[in-house]
Amino acid sequence: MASLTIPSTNTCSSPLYTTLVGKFDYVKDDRLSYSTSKGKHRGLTIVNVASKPRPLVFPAPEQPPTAVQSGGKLAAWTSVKQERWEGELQVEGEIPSWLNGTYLRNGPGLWNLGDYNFRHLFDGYATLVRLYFKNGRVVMGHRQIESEAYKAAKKNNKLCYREFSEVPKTDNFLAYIGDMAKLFSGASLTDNANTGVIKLGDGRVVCLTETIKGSIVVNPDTLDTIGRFQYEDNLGGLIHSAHPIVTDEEFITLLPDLINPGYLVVKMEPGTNERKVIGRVNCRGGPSPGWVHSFPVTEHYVIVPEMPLRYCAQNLLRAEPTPLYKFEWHPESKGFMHVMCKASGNIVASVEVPLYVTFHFINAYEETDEDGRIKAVIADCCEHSADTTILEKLKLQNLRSFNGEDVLPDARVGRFTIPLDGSPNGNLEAALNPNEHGKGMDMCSINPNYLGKKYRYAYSCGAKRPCNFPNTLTKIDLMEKKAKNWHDEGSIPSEPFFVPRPGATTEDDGVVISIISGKNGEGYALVLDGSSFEEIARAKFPYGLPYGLHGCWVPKK
Ligand SMILES: CC(=O)/C=C/C=C(C)/C=C/C1=C(C)CCCC1(C)C
Ligand SMILES: CC(/C=C/C=O)=C\C=C\C=O
Ligand SMILES: [Fe+2]
Repeated sequence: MASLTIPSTNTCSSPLYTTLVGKFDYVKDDRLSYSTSKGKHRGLTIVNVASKPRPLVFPAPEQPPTAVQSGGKLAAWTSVKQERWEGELQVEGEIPSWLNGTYLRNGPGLWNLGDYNFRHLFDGYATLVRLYFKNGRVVMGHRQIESEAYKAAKKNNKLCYREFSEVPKTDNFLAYIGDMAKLFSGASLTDNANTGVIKLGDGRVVCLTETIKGSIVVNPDTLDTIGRFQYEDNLGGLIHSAHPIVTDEEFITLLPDLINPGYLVVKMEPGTNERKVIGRVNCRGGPSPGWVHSFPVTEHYVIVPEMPLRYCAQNLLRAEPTPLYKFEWHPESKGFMHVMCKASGNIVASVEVPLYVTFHFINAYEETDEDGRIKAVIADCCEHSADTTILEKLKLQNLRSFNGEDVLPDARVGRFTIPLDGSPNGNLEAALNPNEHGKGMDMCSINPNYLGKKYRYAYSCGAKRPCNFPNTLTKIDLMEKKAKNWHDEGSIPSEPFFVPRPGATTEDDGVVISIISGKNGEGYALVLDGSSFEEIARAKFPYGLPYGLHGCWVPKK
């Protein structure tokens, strides 16, 4: 058996910088096993193994583009300036000494191939950002994820795989037929893992998107792409929810079934690559399942949303994007919420609910009566007032052309009440007056210790109008029905990510991390106190970074 040690690739002399130096062993069928201090991980396909040490910083760290060189204007919707960078940041304010670990944020940060510009926010090639906190100091790094889609685009200088809205051009009819076959086999789908990043219970860090093949293992210390996460089971399928539920003990996700409309609810034990079926939900309406970008869980149940915005086979086949991309709005098919018991896979409730549109569920919990019997499930989401136009508003052209006009559709914290007494209908209403957060609402986080439990606080992006995109950070108090907002004129903050203080006794004892694109092209990491929601520190980047989507926290080992 040959073996190859990953070189310690950095040339950065930052005292805070650490690398995880792993050892790959070749095994049969081109798979690798990867050993780190955490143990041996199997089932990775080789994507990129450096044969000799490469500089981590490209170009040299002394000359990163400055905010002024970045154009002096908002960097959020512009492609990342270079493939990678790393360096220690100057901190203004004080980062709590307990905040030791790595915040990772993923997102679609590269939206052009030469002169060809992608059209939708979700099309960009994945840019992973790392903020390494240690004893009050911060090292930032960013790097492109080396998916097959990204590498092929770079090599051929053209789009080679189907992205969220972009489809590679075919030269002739024969090629078109070949492309259709590749669509059905999944070969032409992207593996551009540009949506989120998760830390599995066994320590592996995986970047994700909605295609199953776009699950890519990365090294959280070097941001190296380690390889594709291979699910070792026979479940097949091509797509899954972008947001699995991940804790140290569980990984649960939904696999939409486009052939027999429904969803498989599956789980995977830490340390394995095998998903096992918990149960199946059959759709109650429509020709196809509703889009499931995310879903919530409670302590005992998995909640399966069936949104009237449904996957659309015809739109999947189109070369040019439609206003709803690969989806279709089916109000006549109604909206539903299904509740499945985690232990048995039985469906304990399936209710019709008012029409809704959401990307992100916030949390869910069980409501009990005075005898402790569960009478309902409450599920909260960032709800776009059943208005699908939000998808088009996220076109880059719209995001780049803000002229002072208020064009962001209204959104709210949509609270579903799902009775467990056999009633046919569930309820959906705003959990607080949406004016509290400027009627903008998306990109949420909670204290992870309250996942699936009754909770009080959510952190999210809201709106200060006029705007074309959520431009505030908002702390929502679901008990008092109040919000506290952070805003910096002209800047765009990304998902506020809550990190609890170890040993915390209150729900909001911790910090909130967000990456801000400032109006003059600058960028910085912002740390807010979770309780007061006041700024406690910021660390300026050498240049503004593109907008990013979702993050995760990897505590210090
Ligand atoms: C970035 C984000 O939030 C969502 C990304 C979604 C993607 C890349 C979806 C891709 C898809 C295809 C390429 C074909 C099949 C349908 C679908 C899952 C929408
Ligand atoms: C950024 C976003 C919606 C903002 C609208 O208010 C949605 C992102 C979805 C994917 O993660
Ligand atoms: Fe998302």
